Amino acid sequence: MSHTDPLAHVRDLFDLDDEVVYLDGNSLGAPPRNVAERVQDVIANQWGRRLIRGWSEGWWTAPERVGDRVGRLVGAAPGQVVVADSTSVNLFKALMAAVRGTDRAEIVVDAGTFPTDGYVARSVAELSGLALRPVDPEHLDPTDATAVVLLNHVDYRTGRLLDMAEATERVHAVGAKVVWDLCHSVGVLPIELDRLGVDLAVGCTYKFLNGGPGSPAFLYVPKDAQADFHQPLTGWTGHREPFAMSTDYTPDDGVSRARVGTPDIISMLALDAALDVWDQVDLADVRAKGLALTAHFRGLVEGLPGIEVITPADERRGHQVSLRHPDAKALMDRLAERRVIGDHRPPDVLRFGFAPLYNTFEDAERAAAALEGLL
Ligand SMILES: Cc1ncc(COP(=O)(O)O)c(C=O)c1O
Ligand SMILES: Nc1c(O)cccc1C(=O)C[C@H](N)C(=O)O
Repeated sequence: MSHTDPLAHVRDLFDLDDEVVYLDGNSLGAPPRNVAERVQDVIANQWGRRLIRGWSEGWWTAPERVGDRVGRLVGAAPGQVVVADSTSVNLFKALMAAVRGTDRAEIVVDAGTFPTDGYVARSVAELSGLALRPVDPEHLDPTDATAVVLLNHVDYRTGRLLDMAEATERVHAVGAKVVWDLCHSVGVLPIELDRLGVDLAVGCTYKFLNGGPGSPAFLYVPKDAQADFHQPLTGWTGHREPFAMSTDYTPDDGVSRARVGTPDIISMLALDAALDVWDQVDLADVRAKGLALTAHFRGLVEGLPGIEVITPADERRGHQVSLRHPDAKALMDRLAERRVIGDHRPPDVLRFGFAPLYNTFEDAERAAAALEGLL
């Protein structure tokens, strides 16, 4: 079957090895070609020639400026997203801010969440004296004892997509707050944080946004919640007047209060360059191609001996196909020897991530053929 691909030309913007079928862009995205040149410029010219002057020539405000670029991909108007720190650190800030001063008794967390979310939620529960209640996010049951619910938009293991509108409404109906982890959905589908009235959201930029290994994460704090956003890590870069060097901490009025310490400028500007690709594409096309790619791959591997597809078949899914097989680890290792790169997630999941900006229908066919050959 031939597929029309409105994004076919976008693959040329990436530096990829055509010998390799790369299906792990949901762990680490591939590098857009312009990133190497930009990083070289940042090192040689900005740092090399401008030295300390770089801070007043765009570096200091990069977390908010790049944040606005990420904001466009998650339905956030300018001034509400800051790029900083890691997702784990931003989760800590968001959850601590969400429970501050609450008279409610519990934090609800997705029981199968990516481990760091569960670990951080536990620390916040311990620090704040609240209970932690893990739940199946498909059967969300917040109560008037719930202070905050932490949810993953797309599940890292199965690829299941939650209905953000429905879950947000359910949490708000009991007067609780919701924090969304968008790691596996940002750059996958249109997201409408402002329109849905989401309380807080975090996400990473090294997966489908292609920011590079360890590129800084983001944190969304909507305008009307900023005055009440008291984060626990009161570092000087979140101060209203950082260069006044005051001994008292006064948070910035806006989203900058979510900052902590000095931003990693080289990673930040690598991400800034990587985001250029998104100026040329429509998220609706990205979503349509992601669904088509994953449906194509699913059709090719469903029914292979010993394979169970655990990613939902309907549109409640992100851009990965997860397969269960008792020898998942060995199979993934052998696929890698055949230059098909995916991920193994313990104990028995083979995960294939499809990045519509650069993956092709031929990638799906080559990976499925390699897997079939091994089985
Ligand atoms: C859902 C989710 N949250 C958080 C993280 C990671 O957080 P950090 O960037 O802090 O390592 C990942 C992946 O590593 C993830 O899949
Ligand atoms: N963040 C990662 C890392 O530092 C090393 C290896 C993998 C990762 C990942 O992002 C894993 C990813 N969140 C996952 O869903 O499995």
